[in-house]
Amino acid sequence: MTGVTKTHGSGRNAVTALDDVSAELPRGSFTAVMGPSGSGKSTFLHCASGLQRPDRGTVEIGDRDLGGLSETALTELRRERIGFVFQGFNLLPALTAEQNITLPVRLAGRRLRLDKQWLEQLVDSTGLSERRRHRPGELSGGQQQRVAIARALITRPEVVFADEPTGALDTTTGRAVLELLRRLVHETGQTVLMVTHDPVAASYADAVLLLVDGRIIEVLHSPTAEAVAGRMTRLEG
Ligand SMILES: Nc1ncnc2c1ncn2[C@@H]1O[C@H](COP(=O)(O)OP(=O)(O)OP(=O)(O)O)[C@@H](O)[C@H]1O
Repeated sequence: MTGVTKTHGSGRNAVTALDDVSAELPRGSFTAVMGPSGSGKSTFLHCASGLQRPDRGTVEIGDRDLGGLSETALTELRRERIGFVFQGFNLLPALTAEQNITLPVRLAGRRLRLDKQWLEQLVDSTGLSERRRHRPGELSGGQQQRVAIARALITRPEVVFADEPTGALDTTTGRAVLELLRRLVHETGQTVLMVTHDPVAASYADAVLLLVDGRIIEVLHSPTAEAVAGRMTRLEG
């Protein structure tokens, strides 16, 4: 994205959530976004993924400029070229794990065909082989999040956007999910952007973008949890 500015509200209540932000996510990289509460992390993720339109600036995914797309085209692009992983999993309770994973392909109708080999690879690498016919209610939090990750990847999206993907998980399960995300990035060349408050989660990324008051003030490369935590303490202190 280049020169992206996004204001919420209007008049005296207007808040500039993103202020002339430019960032590039290299293909096959794992990037985390951190910053104090209200610094614009969610707005960054929403603008970068086409959920919100910026007031100014351009957002490109692959070679497509999102600004030029109609609402319908944008919805299609989000569904087929972008993967989303949220804290609350957002799985459909009536469907099995496998049906949840393949849902984005079915929603795309004739535009996409299920790549069965890729499905097998995803089920295998997310460790869900024994659980594919279980419904979300019969799965642990970590297993549900792994289903959500496999679902985000089934269309081989250009980018996966993850918002606090380990927020609802205990520490051990959360680390296993982060380990999985990092492995998928490095083994399949998937591009991932993750918003997090957790310095340990951020340390799994190749780089951390630090947002303060709607601006990227620093980029930490190959961050350690200690370095990120230290930087955040100084920012918030
Ligand atoms: N729909 C909205 N209407 C008005 N103001 C908003 C809206 N969404 C966000 N904001 C404001 O924009 C700023 C950035 O919000 P954003 O949610 O992007 O921050 P964040 O870093 O994700 O915060 P948190 O860590 O608390 O989730 C905040 O000041 C917030 O109050």
